[in-house]
Amino acid sequence: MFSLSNMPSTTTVLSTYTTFAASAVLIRTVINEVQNVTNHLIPKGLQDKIMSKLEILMGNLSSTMCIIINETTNGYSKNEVFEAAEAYLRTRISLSVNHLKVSKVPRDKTLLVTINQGEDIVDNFDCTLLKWKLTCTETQKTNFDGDVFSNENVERRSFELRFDKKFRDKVLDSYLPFVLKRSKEINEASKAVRLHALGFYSEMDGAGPWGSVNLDHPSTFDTLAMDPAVKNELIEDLNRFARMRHFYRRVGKAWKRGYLLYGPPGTGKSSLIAAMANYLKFDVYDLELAHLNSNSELRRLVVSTKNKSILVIEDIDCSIDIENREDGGYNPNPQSQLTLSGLLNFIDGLWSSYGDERIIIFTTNHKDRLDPALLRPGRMDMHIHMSYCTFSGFKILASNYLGIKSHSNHSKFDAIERMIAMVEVTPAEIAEELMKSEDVEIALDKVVELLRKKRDRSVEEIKDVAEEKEREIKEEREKKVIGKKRKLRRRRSRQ
Ligand SMILES: Nc1ncnc2c1ncn2[C@@H]1O[C@H](COP(=O)(O)OP(=O)(O)OP(=O)(O)O)[C@@H](O)[C@H]1O
Ligand SMILES: [Mg+2]
Repeated sequence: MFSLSNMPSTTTVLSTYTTFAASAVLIRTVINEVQNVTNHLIPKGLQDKIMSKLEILMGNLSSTMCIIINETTNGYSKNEVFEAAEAYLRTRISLSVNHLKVSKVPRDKTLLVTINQGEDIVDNFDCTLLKWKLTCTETQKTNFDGDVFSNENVERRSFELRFDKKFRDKVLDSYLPFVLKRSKEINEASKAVRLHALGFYSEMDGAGPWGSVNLDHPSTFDTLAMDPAVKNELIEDLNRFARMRHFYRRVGKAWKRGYLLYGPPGTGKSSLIAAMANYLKFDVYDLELAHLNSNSELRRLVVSTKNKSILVIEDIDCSIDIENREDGGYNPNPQSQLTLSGLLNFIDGLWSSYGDERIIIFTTNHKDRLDPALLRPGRMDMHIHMSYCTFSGFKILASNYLGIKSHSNHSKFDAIERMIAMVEVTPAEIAEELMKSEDVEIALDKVVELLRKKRDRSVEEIKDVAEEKEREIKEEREKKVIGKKRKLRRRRSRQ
């Protein structure tokens, strides 16, 4: 039968595998035959009972064991064993596989080759034969959006792993841990940072609400124009975070980090998120709260994100009208609303207990509009101000766009340094001017022109404000003079 001692010859392996496969096929055929006969004679409920008993009996007689590895553990959370098997089996596809699936999404660089449903892959681990099969079933899922129930057809994928029963411990204790380890190595080697969002999907995504593409964003800490002290502090914070797995475990703290990025539009908040993702090689999950209806939907989305990832909620001040939703009159089902307390519970409760190596980032253009509860100490670990462009920020942009080394001193730099300190200009505005020409002189002239316009406008504004003030003082003085004259006239008339 299926006994492999030490190192068998290839013929032994093949014939053993044939016996093993044949016995599995035979059992299945017998069960199908019995099912055909009983179909006409016995009611469905009783039929199912007989079938399940028969399957157990036949299974007990069979020497084959089958492990089912579903794609998700509870319908939402991804099953890491399934994902590991998927990555590992991509490297085990042999010429005997007849149907493959090949795909490529627009921003991906490589083709993704996967096996098709129903295909087998045979693996050999330490002289144990293992047969993998990918199966798909369609089931109906019931959704409740707070008002109505609706049904949706969802595809559930699973791997069936078959092997001789006597190797059960070996498979569970050695083979599957080996598959998990190998898949990690495979993923690390080919790791591209991915951007996950709701609504676009590739073959790599499988089940779950998130779709993804390669992030492919060029932003790095080197190309980012921001206060050098803040930049260094942030890099140090990320390094400490990446180093501290054991520390977090020891002190019983969740291995999480939260950042609030705030500042005017075009100062590099989104670019900073891309730089952090590229630096840590963490995937980014872009969560638009405006698309969510309820706290439970938020929870469902969060549990289906992976470890080593950054969850981003942009424009937190305007993406959700949290206060209005909370106060908003009669609410027949509070669970069906996305509320501030739901969001805070998610940060403090679910978020801090679920998963590992996670970062959450909120961005806003208006920190002053945020609910104080979100800003409370301890909720976000670092508040990072992305401000208007400084001269040192300009030099980084000049180096990025024109290749002017940051230590060199171009003749136009003095004028730029003087004016940039007087105006409010964003790195995005400077970048736009620098992109207008590849010629260094022309591009720098554009920047000077922009800064001059802004400076003149702010001088005009200062002048306007001064004139307004002067007018107010003059009016005040005139009122006082008129008042005094009236008093004088009244006194004279009394005399
Ligand atoms: N600090 C910066 N360093 C380098 N480039 C920057 C910086 N800020 C802005 N840019 C350039 O301007 C573009 C827009 O910036 P970005 O989208 O990062 O700004 P933002 O702060 O996220 O704006 P918003 O508040 O509108 O979302 C970037 O793609 C980049 O080219
Ligand atoms: Mg942005």
